[in-house]
Amino acid sequence: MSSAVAPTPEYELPEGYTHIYSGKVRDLYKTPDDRLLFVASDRISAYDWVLPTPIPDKGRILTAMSIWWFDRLSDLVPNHVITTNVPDSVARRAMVCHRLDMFPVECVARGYLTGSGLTEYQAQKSVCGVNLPPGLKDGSKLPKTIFTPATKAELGEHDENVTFDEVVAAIGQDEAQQLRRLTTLVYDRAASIAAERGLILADTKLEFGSRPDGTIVLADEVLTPDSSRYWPADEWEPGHAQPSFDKQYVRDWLTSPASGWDRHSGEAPPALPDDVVEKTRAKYVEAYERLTGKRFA
Ligand SMILES: Nc1ncnc(-c2cnn(Cc3cccc(F)c3)c2)c1Cl
Repeated sequence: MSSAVAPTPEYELPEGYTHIYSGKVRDLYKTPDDRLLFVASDRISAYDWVLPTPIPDKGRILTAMSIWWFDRLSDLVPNHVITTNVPDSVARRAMVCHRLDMFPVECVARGYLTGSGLTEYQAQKSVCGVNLPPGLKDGSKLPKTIFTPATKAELGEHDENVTFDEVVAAIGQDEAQQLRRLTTLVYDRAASIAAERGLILADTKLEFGSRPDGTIVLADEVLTPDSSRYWPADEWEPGHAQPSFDKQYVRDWLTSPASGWDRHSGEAPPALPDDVVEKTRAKYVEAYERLTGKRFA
């Protein structure tokens, strides 16, 4: 059941920018000189719905986070960013990027077991064909980082976990191995940096594309709270769902009597109260400042 409909973007762009695609919280345009404009909106999604209330500065904070991570990873893998010099209407929340030939694979690395990985493990003691030891619980740290690829789902549908062999069948052995190597390399470095800042990076979803000369390039957004699960390390306790670093206030309010909403009803969620919006914005600012050591202006 598709509960998320791509909203119409809340901003104007100059002549020559053509809208290509909108996800729940991101929009993609072709630029006048045939590059891509990757825009991060202030939209927030929860429980597979795009909420009616934006989080001020979310797009700017997550764009700044992606740029910071791209720079910290540039010795491991090149990225698609050309410039952050973008139209005023999307200032600081958009990137001009090289148009790549995207691999049809959601490249997920997991250092901890939760979400769809936990569900699959509970059913078959493996995730994406990777066997795991017995006794793991929600939030358990994995013995080592695992590559758990998925196929890109249509808007509103969930990605489908696939095995490494299915990735090989889709794109060939060499590039499948490259994607697995790069995905786990990026995750391990990021998880180590996050841990130094008191944050657990439980998992992350990366997207790669290739240049005409075959070079594999890290694309999309990278290591943001929208593409990754960040948990506060000092609250980590396997055995139950961990608190989301950025979305817990939203989830708690939406599932509290105060919202008057039943997430299983099929009805759209209500607007968020100002205090939930402000506390959520503060969490995004906190994540950025703790990770980068820089103030968010
Ligand atoms: N550098 C690239 N070259 C070619 N294609 C892409 C590409 C296509 N789709 N996506 C996912 C997405 C990014 C933003 C907004 C959305 F709505 C969807 C990324 C990229 Cl990033």
